[in-house]
This record gives sequence, C-alpha cells and structure tokens, in this order.
Amino acid sequence: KVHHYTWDIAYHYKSLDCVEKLAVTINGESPGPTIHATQGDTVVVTVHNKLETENTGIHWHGIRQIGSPWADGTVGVTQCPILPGDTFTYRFVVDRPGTYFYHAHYGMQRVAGLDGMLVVSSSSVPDGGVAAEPFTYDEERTVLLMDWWHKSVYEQAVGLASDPLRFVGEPQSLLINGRGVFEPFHCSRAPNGSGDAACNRPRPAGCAPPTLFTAVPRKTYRLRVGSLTSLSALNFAIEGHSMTVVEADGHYVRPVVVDSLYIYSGESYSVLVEADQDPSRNYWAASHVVARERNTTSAVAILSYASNDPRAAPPTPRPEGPAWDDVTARVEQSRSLAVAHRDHVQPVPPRPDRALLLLNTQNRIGGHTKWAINGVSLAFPATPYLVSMKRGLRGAYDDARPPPETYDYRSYDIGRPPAANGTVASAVYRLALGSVVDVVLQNTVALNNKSETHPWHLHGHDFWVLAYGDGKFDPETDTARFNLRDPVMKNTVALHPKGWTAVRFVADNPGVWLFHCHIEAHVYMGMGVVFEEGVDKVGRLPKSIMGCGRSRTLP
Ligand SMILES: O=C1O[C@H]([C@@H](O)CO)C(O)=C1O
Repeated sequence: KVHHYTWDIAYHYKSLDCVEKLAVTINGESPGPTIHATQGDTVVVTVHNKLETENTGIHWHGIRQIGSPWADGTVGVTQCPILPGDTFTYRFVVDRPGTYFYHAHYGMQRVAGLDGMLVVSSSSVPDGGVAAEPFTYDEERTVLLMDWWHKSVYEQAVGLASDPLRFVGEPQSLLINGRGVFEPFHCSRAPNGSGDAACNRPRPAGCAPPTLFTAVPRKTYRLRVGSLTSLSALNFAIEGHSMTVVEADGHYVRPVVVDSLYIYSGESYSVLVEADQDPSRNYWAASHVVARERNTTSAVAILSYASNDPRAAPPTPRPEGPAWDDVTARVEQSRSLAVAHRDHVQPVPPRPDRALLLLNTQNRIGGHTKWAINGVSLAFPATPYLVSMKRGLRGAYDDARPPPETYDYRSYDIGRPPAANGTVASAVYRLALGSVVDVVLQNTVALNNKSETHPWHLHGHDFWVLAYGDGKFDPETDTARFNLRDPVMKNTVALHPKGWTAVRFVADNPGVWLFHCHIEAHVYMGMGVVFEEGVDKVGRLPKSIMGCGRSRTLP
C-alpha cells in the first residue's frame, strides 16, 4: 500500500505553551500528523517549502532507507536543502514495524517544532489479522515529548556561533503532544494546589488545555512514547500506574516493569499501561527534565478514566519526578533492556572488523565553542556527501585525511576539559560494505567541568548496544564485558556522564550516514561523524537531491 501526503511547511503563530511564538508547522500544525503505515508499505511525502526565507529538509528517524539513501532527509549529507518555494518528494518503504519519527534535519530547525511520529504496524497476515507481536493490548496512543523555547531558531543558532558562546539555555516549557504550559500560566486546578495565583489569571488565547488520554478501566494501553526534545533528557511517568517497556526504537525488548521511563532525544519506547487504578478519579501523566539542572516546569497531561469528567484535575498535587541528578537510576534503566526472545533474528556478529573509539569533547576552536570527536568538529560541506562521493567530486569535502580512529586513551584525563584545540572538518569514515563495526563513545567533562548526557543517533542502521560503562573505556579489558548474548538493538543510545557506551553494527546499507548527538545545539556545534559504505552500489541518484554546491553543475 502506498500512503501519499502533501505537506506545506510554513511558519505560523502558535501558543503551544500558552505563549505565542512562531513555529514551523506542517499544514498549520505542530507537531505534524502521525503517519500510520503497515510494514512493507511505501510512504510518499510531497513537501512544499513555504518558509519564505528558510531552507528545510525532513528526516525519517529510525527508517533505514534501504535502497533509498537519498530519502534520508539529512541536509548536507544525503541531499541539498529544499529551498523556499521549492517542492521535494520523499519516497521510502517502511520495512519494519515500530515507533518512529520524522523531523527537520536542516540547521537547528527541529527546535521550531517541525516534527511528528511515524507508526508502523506489524504486517497483515492472510487471515485478516496482523503478524503476532510478543505482547497484547487493547488500544494504543502516541505520546510525543518535546522541549520548547521562546527564542527563535535563528537567535539560538547565532548565539551558539557567537564568541563568547551564548548557549540556548534551558527550555521555557516541556510539551506533551504539542501542549504545555509556561510556568506563569500554570494552574494545577488541584484542590491541594489551590491558592495558585495562575488560576485567577486569564489564560491567553490559543492556550490549549493539557493533553487528555482517556482509559477504560481494566483495559491495557500501548503508549508509543517518543522524545524529540532539542536538549532535555526526560523522565515520563503516569501517576499510580506502572509501565511495562516492550519496544525500544522499533525492536521488541524483554518486558521490563518500571515506575517511570527515562527517555533521551531520538529514542522511542512502547510501554504497556493497564488501567487498573481507582477509576473514580483522574491521574497526572508528566514529563520532567533530568540530567541537566531542572529549570523548566514539568509538563502534565491527564489520564482520565471513562465516566469521569475528562477535565477534572487529579486530586493530587502535580508530580515532581525523580531527582534530576540521579545518574545511577538512569544508567540502571539503560542497562536493564535486553532483546525479546522472538526478535532474536539477527545474531550479534562475534567480533568486529573495525573498532572506533570516539572521544567526545567540548573545545575552543577558532574563537568558537564547539564539540569535537577525536579532535574533529563536524561541519557539513556545501555539496551533500552522497552526491560528491557517488559522483567522485574530489575536494568537495575533506577527503585528504580520514578522521582519527581512536584517541590517546592511556594518558587522556576525561575529568578535565581538553588541552588541545581540535579542528573543524568534513572528513568521513569509509567503511567496507558488509563489515562489522564497533563504536565506543567516550564521554568527558565539558569546558564548564560538567559531564552531560548525549543521545547518539545513527542514520541508516540499527546497532546492538553492547555495554554502558563508567569512567574511561579500556580496550584491553572492557571489550570482555560486551554483552553478545542478548543486547537490544536501537538507533539512538545514551552516552551517560563520565561514562562510555559501546555499540556494534553491520555496515550493510549502501549510502552515506550521519551518526550524531541528537541534541540540536550539539550537532550544530559539530558533534557528529559521517560513515560511508558501498556508495558505488547506490543506484542512480535523483536529480531532486542536487542543486547546491558543486552538485549545481552536474548533468
Ligand atoms: O554545549 C553546551 O554548552 C554549554 C556549556 O557546556 C558551555 O561550557 C552547555 O550546557 C552545553 O550543553
């Protein structure tokens, strides 16, 4: 089946958190519509860029784009930007069931609200049902988590490029399915929370009530929870209800029961929630900032049991969430995920053909604050890599010297900011097609002596998550700790503070693929690397991805 969508991308005034602000919208909405498709279907999205003065490009996050690497939507890597007034058509197959996303992948544009969810159901089977999943539920809902700023994307980007750095700062609000309330307008309307001055203040026009999830007592709901925050790591919880994690980034996981879900930008989870609590009242659902000092009011939604007034606030105070700096709880949850038995279709290759050890540092380079990987801060070339590599355009990116495979792990002190400056480059790791690649991401402290959490996202592949370690990775001893028995596969993984994360993947998808920190500010500051594999095997590139840099003059 082919699903056709036609999207106008345009700025509109929106009051997502009760403060009016320009948002980049899809057909007037932010977030955009949830795309629903079935495994094996084709999705065709025709994008009209009506932003007037801004380019765009849309990435289909978690879709591997097998055979269609030009449809990945990564501006500078797989295509030229879609210019104002232009139309671009994305066409790709959704080959696996799971919970995915789409979002802008041009500059920091995702910050402005161009995003949404992409849900792929299990394929149909002849008897009219669907292929069995390793769990059952009655109904499903999507939950898209975001953070939200009042400053424009443009102002944020210029601040990051300024000397001294003007960081984007903590978000003004968090959003659940595009709705939040900026603190001055936050009225809990809970009996215990009365005396709240905000409750007497008139709410601005366009300020929507919190998202409502309705539930029928005793039914089981599959919540497809995804985070497309630009900065924040989150904790998501539903008051009084435990959640059973069953899917992560499109892969079934061995069920894990949690009170709350830690979720990093670019990750998706399915959790099963049973409506098994006192049905005579409503409950809070909430997302809270973790991993950075919490200076943003948590977002709330309402879980309403059928027959209650759906707008009746829960009788309890708004939930506070876990301590923002409880790293142990977060690392434990990361480590608790294992692949579900029946998903064990692709065994983990026992050893890699190549291993990269990537040091993540914040550096001062040429008067700017940047992020660098093994000393190299990534800058996208004017000509998309896919075009310059496939068409053999020499010098269109930094092709003279490959980026470093490792760093001086014996003497490097991850507890101190880097002593060396690093460089800005557009170099690429060229991987042998079909080879097994290990990547160990090593965290450090930034220039402010804090070590942050970085969610790393790989385009075009999933990887096995082999280990999360504390401190400095030692290739001689820590490789023995890799989980080759039941690692979960994902496309986005957390690199925890002062720790390391090891992943393995098979470079079997011809194309050029970005691997990067999913924090918008960080990738903008250079926190990413580019992988190429089998570009000679890529089919004829569509002309529509060209038109910029040296691809302007190509036949
Ligand atoms: O990239 C970042 O810059 C600031 C700070 O590290 C500056 O030193 C911050 O909090 C980030 O996440």
